[in-house]
Amino acid sequence: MSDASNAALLDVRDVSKAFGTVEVLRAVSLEVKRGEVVTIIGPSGSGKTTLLRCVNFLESYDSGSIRIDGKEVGYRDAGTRQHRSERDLAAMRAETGMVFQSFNLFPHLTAAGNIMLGLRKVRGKSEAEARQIAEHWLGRVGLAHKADSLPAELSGGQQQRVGIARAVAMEPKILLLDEITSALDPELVGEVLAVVRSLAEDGMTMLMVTHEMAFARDASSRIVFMADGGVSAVGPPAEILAAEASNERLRSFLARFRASHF
Ligand SMILES: Nc1ncnc2c1ncn2[C@@H]1O[C@H](COP(=O)(O)OP(=O)(O)OP(=O)(O)O)[C@@H](O)[C@H]1O
Repeated sequence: MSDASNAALLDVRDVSKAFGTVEVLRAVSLEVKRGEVVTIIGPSGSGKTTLLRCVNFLESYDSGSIRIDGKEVGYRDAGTRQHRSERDLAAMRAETGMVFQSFNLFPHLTAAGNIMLGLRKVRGKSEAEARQIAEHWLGRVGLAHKADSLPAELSGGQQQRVGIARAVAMEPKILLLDEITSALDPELVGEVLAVVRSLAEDGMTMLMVTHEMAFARDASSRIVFMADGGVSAVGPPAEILAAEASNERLRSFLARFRASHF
């Protein structure tokens, strides 16, 4: 484990994964350093969501390694090769905060209640402490006045901002964002991206899958282009755009967005 500021916080090495006979990830490698925002783009079915789910260990992977801050993600402890306990798995998952396309808020809990749940159950905070943290993060995403609203009383953009607040309130080492604006009406996308941008400016480390190409270009430290389960190109946004000339798959992928976004 290293605290060096340039060490990779997330280190994905040669990760492969198949569903039955279908190889979905083929020796994928990527790094996210502390404070970096890395964006994954790529055609539908290229394995982007599966990769994020492996990092958060919602999916197991068949081979390769995924390390967060030097610690292997997975069923077995890398040191002892023993299966991890459920408690250990929960603690490991709490290192990553994941926000989903479909919000996934508990409908019977208020905005504050949704945020407090993990703080109470996983982080062991008292009711009062959890409430204070929830209110802090709701304020940070511009929803201080909605703490006691149920998800059904919130717009999609507001629900997603609660989802982000819930994830960051757990103080994850890295935030994983999986197409978090894809289910929103276009007029609500901006408010959610503004929250992501301000977290990035505060130094939050993020790995994000998005189809918002202009946002990827403006907010990312690096872009990873995935195709057919592998990393086809990786680099700063300007380099990725330049790589188009020599990468046919990237060219055809970007061509579909160019008219409306680039
Ligand atoms: N649980 C599963 N069982 C079987 N196949 C799956 C499962 N989850 C994903 N797949 C398959 O894995 C491939 C990659 O899916 P994945 O969702 O990771 O792609 P993606 O790049 O995120 O696509 P999209 O942009 O459409 O969300 C697809 O062919 C998909 O059908």
